[in-house]
Amino acid sequence: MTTVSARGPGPGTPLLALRDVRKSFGSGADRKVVLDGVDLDVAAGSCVVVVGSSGSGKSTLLRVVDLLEEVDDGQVLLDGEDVADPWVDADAVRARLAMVFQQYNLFPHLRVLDNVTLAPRVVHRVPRAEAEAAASAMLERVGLADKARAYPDQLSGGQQQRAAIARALVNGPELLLLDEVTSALDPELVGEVLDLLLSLRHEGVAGRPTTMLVATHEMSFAREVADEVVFLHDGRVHERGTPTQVLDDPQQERTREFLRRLR
Ligand SMILES: Nc1ncnc2c1ncn2[C@@H]1O[C@H](COP(=O)(O)OP(=O)(O)OP(=O)(O)O)[C@@H](O)[C@H]1O
Repeated sequence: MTTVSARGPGPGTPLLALRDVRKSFGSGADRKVVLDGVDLDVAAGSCVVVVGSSGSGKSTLLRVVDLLEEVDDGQVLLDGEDVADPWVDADAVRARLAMVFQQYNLFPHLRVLDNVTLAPRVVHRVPRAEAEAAASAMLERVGLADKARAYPDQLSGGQQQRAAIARALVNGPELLLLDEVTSALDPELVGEVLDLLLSLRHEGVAGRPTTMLVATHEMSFAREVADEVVFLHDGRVHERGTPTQVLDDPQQERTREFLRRLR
């Protein structure tokens, strides 16, 4: 089994790099190519936002990074080491990443604090008192200190998603993967989650900037949060650049079409 070291990236090495990543689903006439040679870099401390129309492969791309989907071909390099290698220790890789989904996926029978301490205690064998101290600090960070003893169904959707973000961050991941985390929320609850993500991006956690790879349909959020926007189309990176270059360039016809559809 290949082990993946937890050292920081070497100078000039992106924390995450995708190289010619290919992924399709189905076979024969039903085969659907979803990622058709995707290249992408995420530098440590930066935020890359992936946009694209529904079905363009944004979730698949994030799931490939989190090793929830196997690639057909190409490399997923974490600190320069290929974690798409089938022999890699997937748990060691996932310990360095955290993913937040559209659905919050909190355990309904566990209090919020216990949802946040579950992975540290069960997977990482952190003693209960230590795990609870870390979870309490993270709940404070996401503005849910007063909900630690509540059950998920006693929280609004926005609060549940903030609890899911606390759970994702409690182990101090090097890279946070965010997959359409506001899509399931009522419109009036979207703002509180995006505000939290902006604050995590700009202020970090415990003084450390949060490196993020984000899939979203929220264009104003993408403008504010992203160092780089990547526009996925037909399984390929169609455009990449600063938010202004990609989202506001009137010459980019396909981006304009896409933005029109979102409005
Ligand atoms: N496990 C799977 N089996 C078969 N097809 C799949 C699977 N996962 C995704 N797909 C297909 O791959 C394509 C890309 O899906 P994906 O969820 O990555 O797109 P997306 O850009 O995230 O879409 P959305 O914005 O609607 O969430 C879609 O056509 C989808 O139906």
